[in-house]
Amino acid sequence: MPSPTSPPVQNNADYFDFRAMERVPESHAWTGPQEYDHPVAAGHELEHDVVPVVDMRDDDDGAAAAAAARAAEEWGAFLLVGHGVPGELLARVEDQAARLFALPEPDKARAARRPGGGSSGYGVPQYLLRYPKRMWAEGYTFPAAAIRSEFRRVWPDAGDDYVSFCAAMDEYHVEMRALGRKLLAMFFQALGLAAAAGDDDDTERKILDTLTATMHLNLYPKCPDPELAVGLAAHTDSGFFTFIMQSPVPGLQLLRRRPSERWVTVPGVAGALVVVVGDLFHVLTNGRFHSVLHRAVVNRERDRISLPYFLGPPAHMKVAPLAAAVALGRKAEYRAVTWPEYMAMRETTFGTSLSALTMIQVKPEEESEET
Ligand SMILES: C=C1C[C@]23C[C@H]1CC[C@H]2[C@@]12CCC[C@@](C)(C(=O)O1)[C@H]2[C@@H]3C(=O)O
Ligand SMILES: O=C(O)CCC(=O)C(=O)O
Ligand SMILES: [Fe+2]
Repeated sequence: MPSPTSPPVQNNADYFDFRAMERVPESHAWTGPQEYDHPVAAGHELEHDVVPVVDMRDDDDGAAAAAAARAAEEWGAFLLVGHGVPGELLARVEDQAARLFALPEPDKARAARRPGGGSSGYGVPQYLLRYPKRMWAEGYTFPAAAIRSEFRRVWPDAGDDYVSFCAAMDEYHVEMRALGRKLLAMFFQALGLAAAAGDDDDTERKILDTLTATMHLNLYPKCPDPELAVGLAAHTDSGFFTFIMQSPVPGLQLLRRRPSERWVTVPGVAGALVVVVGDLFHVLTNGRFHSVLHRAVVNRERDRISLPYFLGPPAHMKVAPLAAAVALGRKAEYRAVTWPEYMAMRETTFGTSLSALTMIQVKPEEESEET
């Protein structure tokens, strides 16, 4: 029996009607000093608050690859332009996401995440239920490889809305996966890890060839009290890297640690994609690229949509620092893990100030045993 003081039991299938709210209810009010409660950088007038922009067309002599690697080292994130994904497609995908979220509750409820049913479906990702408060967002997660079967749950009759939704998401997936492979090859090139041609037993080649995508749609409805609500609490992404398409309404913030801790808002640049480095890429590069804490804030005036496209290894693949990324005379800093193993470990750290990377860090005493 829940005690009278315990919060109402909420699970990821519970529907919350944001539109009906005239104020932020207790369940969504993040009162008191928050973790990572750092100031937000005032603007972009300071050079160190300008999010790096990488233009993929700067191709002579690996200039784009070098710029992407530098940004991944220094920021763990950057804006990507010149990526070749048509603006028309980005607009259509965003429009389709907005239509999905605008459907009546029973349609979305049919596709609700099922306890133990993996991470697909409509509703709050299970990891986020670890936080004491709910976030001001609706979400939908699905494997990029199963768009059509997933959305039959929303549109069992497979009518026109279903067809146009799936067409947009399928096209987006094709473009984004190709872009993901291209960026990964650039990262490897910049790290001096370019897979030798014809060498198909090579780890880097295997990673390129098995890159796996999970798609996620976020809607952050406009909020009557944006200071009290949180769109998405501070976290690192767990995979290799994520492309985020954000509507022109900004809301994504990156935690910068130097010269002082502060949140830097990623500007809404039309047609640009944000790249965020995840924990498993941090592992793969033995910490040379670093995963970055980021969060989403909400605003009073406008709904905001974002579409993160998560790229990582297939579920069975163990990820460990690449031999070539471990500098001479150094040790691998992290133990090998699969993506699901890592997500399960990390779940226990959500809502705490621990970084899950420390849970797979090789400690000095283990190093001596291993040799
Ligand atoms: C493929 C992914 C990536 C996941 C887990 C799984 C499905 C849902 C994704 C998110 C989406 C919301 C933030 C995050 C931190 C969360 O809790 O769920 C993401 C997480 C990750 O990047 O680890
Ligand atoms: O909404 C955003 O811009 C960020 C989304 C995000 O970080 C995520 O879903 O992992
Ligand atoms: Fe994220």
